[in-house]
Amino acid sequence: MTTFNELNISQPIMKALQKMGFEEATPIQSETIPLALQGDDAIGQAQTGTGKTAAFGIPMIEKIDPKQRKIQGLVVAPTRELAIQVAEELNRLGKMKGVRSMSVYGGQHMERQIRALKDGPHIVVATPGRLLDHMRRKTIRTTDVKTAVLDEADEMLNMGFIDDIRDILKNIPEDRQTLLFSATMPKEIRDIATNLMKNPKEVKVKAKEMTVENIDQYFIEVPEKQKFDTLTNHLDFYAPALAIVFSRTKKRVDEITDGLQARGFRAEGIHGDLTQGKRMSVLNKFKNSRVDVLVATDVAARGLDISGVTHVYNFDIPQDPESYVHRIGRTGRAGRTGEAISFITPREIAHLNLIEKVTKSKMTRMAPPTHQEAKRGQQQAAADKLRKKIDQQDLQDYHETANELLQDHDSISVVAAALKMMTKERRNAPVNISSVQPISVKKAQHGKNNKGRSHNKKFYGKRGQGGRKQGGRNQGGRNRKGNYQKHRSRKPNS
Ligand SMILES: Nc1ncnc2c1ncn2[C@@H]1O[C@H](COP(=O)(O)OP(=O)(O)OP(=O)(O)O)[C@@H](O)[C@H]1O
Ligand SMILES: [Mg+2]
Repeated sequence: MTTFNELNISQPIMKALQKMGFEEATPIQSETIPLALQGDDAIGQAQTGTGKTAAFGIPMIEKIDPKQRKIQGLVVAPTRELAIQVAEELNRLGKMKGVRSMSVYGGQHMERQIRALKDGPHIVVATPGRLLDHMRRKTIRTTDVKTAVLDEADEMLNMGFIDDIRDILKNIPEDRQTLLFSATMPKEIRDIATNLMKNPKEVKVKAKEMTVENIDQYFIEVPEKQKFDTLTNHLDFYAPALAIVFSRTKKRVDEITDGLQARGFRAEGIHGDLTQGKRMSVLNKFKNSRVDVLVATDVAARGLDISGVTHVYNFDIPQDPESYVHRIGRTGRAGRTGEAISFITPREIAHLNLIEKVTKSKMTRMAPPTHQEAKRGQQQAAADKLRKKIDQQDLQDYHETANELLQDHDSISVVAAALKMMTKERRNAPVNISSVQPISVKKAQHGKNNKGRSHNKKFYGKRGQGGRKQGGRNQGGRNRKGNYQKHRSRKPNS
């Protein structure tokens, strides 16, 4: 482990790091910071949640002259929420040096943004479309930009964004430094990236797997029609403190959210069709634990750093192995542990094999929790509440009545009745989720949603290999791992 001191970081940033509680540099930080401080272009690849933001943020801030009220650093990020989050982290890092960062993204009032830009931020963190808009209006000037960063670089350079990114980089002085970061970097995309940079140095934190080791990965084989019941049984049995459920389409996100609410879960959905205000409020509720389950499209898959996410569910398995890596990377961040559970329909087993192969990781087969287990999970939650109450030792006033009850009834009946009254028995509202086609390896290769993702072709070509035998794996994960305790202690009022 490297200390930040050894990386020749200036005092104001050292102070900020101390305030943020960063004691040692993560591997990507200790490898990239010296390189970036020398002025080299770099492609940084390291697993999710390992501090890539500070890896580019620290050298970027080091190079900024706070007295010059001009944009000297530019970060481009694929989603609005990520732009906001990165700007926040850069503001924390730059605070003691007086370096200010601002996020700029679509769905926000243009005029208000223009007014804020007139205040002279040193760093702008933006989504591509809105950034280009400002560049054309000349409300963002890039002539003084010394460092340009593409966060989630492979996503930014896929077909959807590449032209925008080219246009943006064309307008930044040639002598800039360009830094690219992501947890994934398929070769084809890396080749495109290299063309946009000057002799980039590659910094790849060596890891056995593309995914983070401290995320336990499971899959449940389940027919499409049973996915929703499986999800609610799982949520009841394991009682995750904070869970994200990823689904493939906006419509399904809405349906799953409505279904979960109908069954009594505190769930909210997030996807690209919601207004920016709604997206922000949903995310904030989730961050403040006023919502336990966030149902999302891939809009929430990349970069978002929400502390305390214990479980990630792939209600629908993603098409790209890279998406899988980013989705599950919403848990197990900064050295914490997490669990990822992917629902696989029987016809998607080959696709599961492909994901495992590309990410070099293994998912353990898990049996779907039964209705019985779900019920037991609900009772356990009530029992945890009782235990907590007992621990508080303020029950003196109840002793007399309790004694009377125990004279008339045996203790098991009394406790069972109390538990029954406290148990949140699920309202088993029927829920219908409109179905989607399973992802087959063939479909992923030729399907229209695969636009610009041809970098996976070589893997799709190996169809039919490594087919999994049913039941050929350990039955993993049947262990509640004390999650209830965490669950309850996070929400004293629930
Ligand atoms: N040196 C450090 N010590 C302690 N915590 C750190 C350190 N560096 C970063 N963190 C924290 O770790 C968390 C993850 O960091 P960050 O979001 O930058 O990860 P990332 O590598 O960009 O992940 P992703 O691939 O998902 O975007 C953040 O909460 C961040 O504040
Ligand atoms: Mg990141």
